[in-house]
Amino acid sequence: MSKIRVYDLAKELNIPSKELVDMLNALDIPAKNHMSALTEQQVKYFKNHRSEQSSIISKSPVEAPSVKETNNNKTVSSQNSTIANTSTKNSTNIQRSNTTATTTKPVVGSNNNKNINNKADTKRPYTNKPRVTPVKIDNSKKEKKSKSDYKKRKTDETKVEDNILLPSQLTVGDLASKINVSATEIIKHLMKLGIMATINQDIDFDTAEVVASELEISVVLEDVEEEVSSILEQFEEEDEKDLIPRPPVITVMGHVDHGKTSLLDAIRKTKVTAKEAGGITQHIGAYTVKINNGAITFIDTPGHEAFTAMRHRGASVTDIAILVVAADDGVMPQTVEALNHAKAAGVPIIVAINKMDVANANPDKVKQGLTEHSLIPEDWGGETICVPVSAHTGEGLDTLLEMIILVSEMQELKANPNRLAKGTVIEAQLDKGRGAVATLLISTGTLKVGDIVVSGTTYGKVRAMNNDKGKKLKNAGPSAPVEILGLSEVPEAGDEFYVVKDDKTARQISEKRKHYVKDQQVKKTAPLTLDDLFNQINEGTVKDINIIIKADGQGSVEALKQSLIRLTNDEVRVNVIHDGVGGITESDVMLAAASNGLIIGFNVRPGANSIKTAEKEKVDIRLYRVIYNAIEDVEAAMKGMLDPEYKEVVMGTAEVRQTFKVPNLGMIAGSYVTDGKIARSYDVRVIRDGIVITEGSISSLKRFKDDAREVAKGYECGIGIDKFNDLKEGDLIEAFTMEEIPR
Ligand SMILES: Nc1nc2c(ncn2[C@@H]2O[C@H](COP(=O)(O)OP(=O)(O)OP(=O)(O)O)[C@@H](O)[C@H]2O)c(=O)[nH]1
Repeated sequence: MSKIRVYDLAKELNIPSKELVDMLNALDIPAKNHMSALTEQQVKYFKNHRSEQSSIISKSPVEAPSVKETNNNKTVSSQNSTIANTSTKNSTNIQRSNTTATTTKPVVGSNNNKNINNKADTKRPYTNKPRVTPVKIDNSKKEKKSKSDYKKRKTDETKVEDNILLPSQLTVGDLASKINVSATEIIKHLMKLGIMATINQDIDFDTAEVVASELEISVVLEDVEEEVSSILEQFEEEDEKDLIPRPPVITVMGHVDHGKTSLLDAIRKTKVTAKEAGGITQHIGAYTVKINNGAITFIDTPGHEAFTAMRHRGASVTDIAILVVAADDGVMPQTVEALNHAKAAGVPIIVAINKMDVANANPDKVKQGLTEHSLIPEDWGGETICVPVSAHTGEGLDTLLEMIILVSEMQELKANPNRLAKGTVIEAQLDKGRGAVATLLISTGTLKVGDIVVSGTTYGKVRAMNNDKGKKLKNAGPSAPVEILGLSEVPEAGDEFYVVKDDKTARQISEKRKHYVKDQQVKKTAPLTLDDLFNQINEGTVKDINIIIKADGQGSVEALKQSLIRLTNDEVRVNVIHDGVGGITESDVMLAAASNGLIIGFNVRPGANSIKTAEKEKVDIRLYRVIYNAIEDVEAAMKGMLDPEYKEVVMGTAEVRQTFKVPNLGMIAGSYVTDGKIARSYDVRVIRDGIVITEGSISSLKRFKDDAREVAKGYECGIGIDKFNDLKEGDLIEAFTMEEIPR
């Protein structure tokens, strides 16, 4: 995990380092001076704390709302998943959503009902309940406060049977059934509080608590994550003197066929199999290579997709990314994609210029390409280490490994081996004979056979442990990849794992988590959407707008990029974290999801899989045909002026299988409807390789020789497009209508 220096953070936050050191210490985050290194968790904790404080101060200087309110607000914003389109827009904003309505359901009791919470704060007799932790402006007390609060909660845990557990958000109907009171009764009480709610409306825990207390029913917020984080908090409290250097964890990325797998294999072969006597190399998802002055752990799944998927799950296991670029091919689209994924994660990059053995190897061309993407090679006066290598001849591999060690030393990667282990699940599967088999990467502590491990909803005692060479181990320290047996179920790759003191604790955490999984899934993401941008900026939850631009040509990419970056103002910075020519890919969507970003497409379309992933991950994809409209929308969204009036609904897609010219009708596409239906009245667009070729109306729709009003999925038809005769086999015809969004 990379460290962040105090002075870097201070620069980012525009405050003096000295002041930052004081603020960190007040939060019990150890920092001596501007050179002190902070972990990502510490920075995240500090930033969260700071944004909580600023939102509290901006909301009300007198009454501080509870921490949960902020979370609830996040939940509200996460409900908005849209794919918007302004392709045919003139002066109005047009929004497209495949099937889902784009309206946001208000959550009663969150910040738009502040008076209710205030009321609650002043008159309720239950303010000593463990959950309600008012945030004090006094930073120095916050940490202690939350810990003692946790202890209090622990004692209350024993009395949980007396209290009814409620999630952070639930419908009026659910509350009624949980506390065994009629919904009408609850609605009446809500009305007394000034809240007009229906039975299906969501209310937050604070509101539910007020209602319950009026009914003299005691409720407690079920929040296992808080308890889990307090267990994990102990991992953050590391004393510098206990830390020793740990091996770096490396991910290999790069363009297809540039030699990622070959390079990993070459390193493994020369450094592992040859030297480990009788070592049978196992594929366990990661392996460690020993070299003279240290060791290096490689993640064995090449490619940025795996890297970003892990990051999206909150796992940042990679310390350094190796960007493989073939010396004969140079920087290619996926090279750029990979380097942007690494940059977005803040991971240092070392470039391996591979295939140096081929006759037309041209490392300078690679360096030129890198420079164009702001990676300036060291020998060209920049900071990017470039190592010429050949996975085939082994040339340069030792230098590459040395450079990895060098960069990792600069990162001061350290961990405490003398504690219970914590880390990340790299991969896991069910083995018929052995049960759940998981590959874990230990980030800190030492994992021992017999330890009780928890990961997500899974737990178990480590029955056996192997290293990547299949050797049985009794214990394994920081950065070691190990395969373990003994978990009750298969954990999820990317999930955190940690060792707890006993089986009972593990079982409790697992059971609670299982209970809350549904709730957690709802709460999981709060991605950036243009519709909600203004609120998020105001809440202080968004300081950076991360945008991915995909367009039909490099000129448009550049024009959009420059104009969007220029929108940066005092409050928010617009970052283009990735751009490229071509359709919107799943990888783009995953990068947006992992970076809390949104995607702007100009004259391009997302493929079917990208749309599905975007819907699942709630990534906002905005599609435009006029550059100005894209800029105008982002600008309007930043000011809270974005007000979509129409949404586009895709009705169906047909694939062009054959084309023929028909006298008087022009070009007709013999097509097959693959999705939805195509109706004569719909508008259509033609998509070729993810790029929109044209948009227009249907001039003729026929089933065999007869005119058809509409043609459903699974049928063939002939489609003619008004004033367009350039249809080609393989084109997609997407039919859509515009629907007005009721205000
Ligand atoms: N001459 C030469 N060929 C290489 C070298 N490294 C890889 N290759 C060849 O390049 C091709 C692609 O190598 P891979 O290792 O599969 O590339 P990759 O980047 O992992 O490819 P994907 O997994 O498809 O993304 C193979 O035919 C390799 O044999 C090298 O150093 N020199």
